[in-house]
Amino acid sequence: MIRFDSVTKSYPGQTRPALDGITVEILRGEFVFLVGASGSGKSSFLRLILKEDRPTAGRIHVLGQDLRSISTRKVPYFRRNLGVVFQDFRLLSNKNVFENVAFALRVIGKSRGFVQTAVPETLKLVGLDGKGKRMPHELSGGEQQRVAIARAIVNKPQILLADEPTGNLDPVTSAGIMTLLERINASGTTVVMATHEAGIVDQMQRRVIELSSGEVVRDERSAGYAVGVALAPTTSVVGAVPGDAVPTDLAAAALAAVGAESTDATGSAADVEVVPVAASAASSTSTGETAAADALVASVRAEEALHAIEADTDAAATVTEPEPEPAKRPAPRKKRPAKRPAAKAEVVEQAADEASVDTPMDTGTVGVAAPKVTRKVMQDAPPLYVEPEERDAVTDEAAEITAAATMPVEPLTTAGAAEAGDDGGDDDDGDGRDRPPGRPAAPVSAKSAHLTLAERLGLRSPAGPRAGDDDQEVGPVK
Ligand SMILES: Nc1ncnc2c1ncn2[C@@H]1O[C@H](COP(=O)(O)OP(=O)(O)OP(=O)(O)O)[C@@H](O)[C@H]1O
Repeated sequence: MIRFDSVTKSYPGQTRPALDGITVEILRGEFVFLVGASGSGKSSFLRLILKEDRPTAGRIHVLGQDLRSISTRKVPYFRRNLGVVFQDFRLLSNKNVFENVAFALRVIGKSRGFVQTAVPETLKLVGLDGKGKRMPHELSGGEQQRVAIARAIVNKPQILLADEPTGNLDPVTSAGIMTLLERINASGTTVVMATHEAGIVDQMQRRVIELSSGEVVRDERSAGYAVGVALAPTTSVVGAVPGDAVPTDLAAAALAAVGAESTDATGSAADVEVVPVAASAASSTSTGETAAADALVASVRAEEALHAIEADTDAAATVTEPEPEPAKRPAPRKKRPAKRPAAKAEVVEQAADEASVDTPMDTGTVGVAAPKVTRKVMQDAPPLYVEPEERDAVTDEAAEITAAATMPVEPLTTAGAAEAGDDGGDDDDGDGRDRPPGRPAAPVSAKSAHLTLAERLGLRSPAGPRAGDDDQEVGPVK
């Protein structure tokens, strides 16, 4: 699905390449975490997949296509198979939730009828049913990110790229976003997520590709953020049994926080030794040991407090915990109380604060933070995702569109737009109005200093900002 063959990316004026001879393959349906210290090359990796940038050397194949063979003109069509989510959401501040999601469809010329059906469906999927009329500033950070995710998946992309999607969110909200991403992955979308969040990676136990100075220094299945953080029994957060093994992973993450286990910067995936957590705790002679122990004690104490609150809450609410769900097609989760006690979120945040150890980052290892999101937080996050009907018209139509998009495509001419089921024209200026039949598409310039949102999302060829455009990207709105 995604293949890098000896890929090097050098930026002008930089002495070291951002990516240095990377060879890696990501298969259909995988959920992959891209981890590594700041500047290790994660965003460069994602940008290359999007064909936002060209490799200096090597070859990249995405969805069976050699990216070199895709002309600039055809890049927007290629990108329709890819959804992108950014740390700073990039919503359109002057459009409501519905219009922000609809935007992704209008830019590619979808009919009004399709938009009217697909957008509410997708908002329901991400747990924003009924919030279509809200403006971005009327939403919480987590809700804004869910709008961004809805926008990324509304056209049913085969690949979802997420660059630090939880970077601006609190632990509980982050857990909800991760549950959503996991469900999207369970429905068949390949997910590649760059992150610094050790807690999330440790809980999810998915494939981890670790970059260091532009090289892949670790590529492990069912792994944690740092070497040695392995939780053998769990492969799915969704199906996890509540309460199991929490202290162990907190211990591992706390030890990792002070570098008790480190990655050999020169090691390859083959020679990385995964040390059992207990052994690493016993054998650690790092000067950070005391700090690690403190962090561990703080984490476990917080966890005990959480259990106490959990017991109270459950007794009061008499909520039945969900049975472990099958990995492939999880059953809808049982309803939980709409509001958890405020004290709980506070304890989680306090735990994160107490567990965080102010330790200088070892440049040879991944910079690990104490767990922001624990397994408990993930489990307790309110369900955001409503399982779609087995079949429905929107899903079927979107599947056809995705299939069609993987075939060689020609740029939309008037005839092409009509063929694509458009209602008369191509909305190539992102204003929600179709381009009148016969009017040519916007000219494509080779380079543009600034990309509009449609261009960043890969929905339109780069042509530079245009006067009157209302799709300039924005950050979180608060
Ligand atoms: N457009 C650019 N021009 C010059 N250098 C760049 C450019 N983009 C990235 N770099 C450099 O390439 C290296 C890798 O950057 P990249 O953004 O891919 O890292 P990252 O792992 O995503 O970092 P972070 O976690 O901080 O986002 C860094 O040294 C960075 O300074």
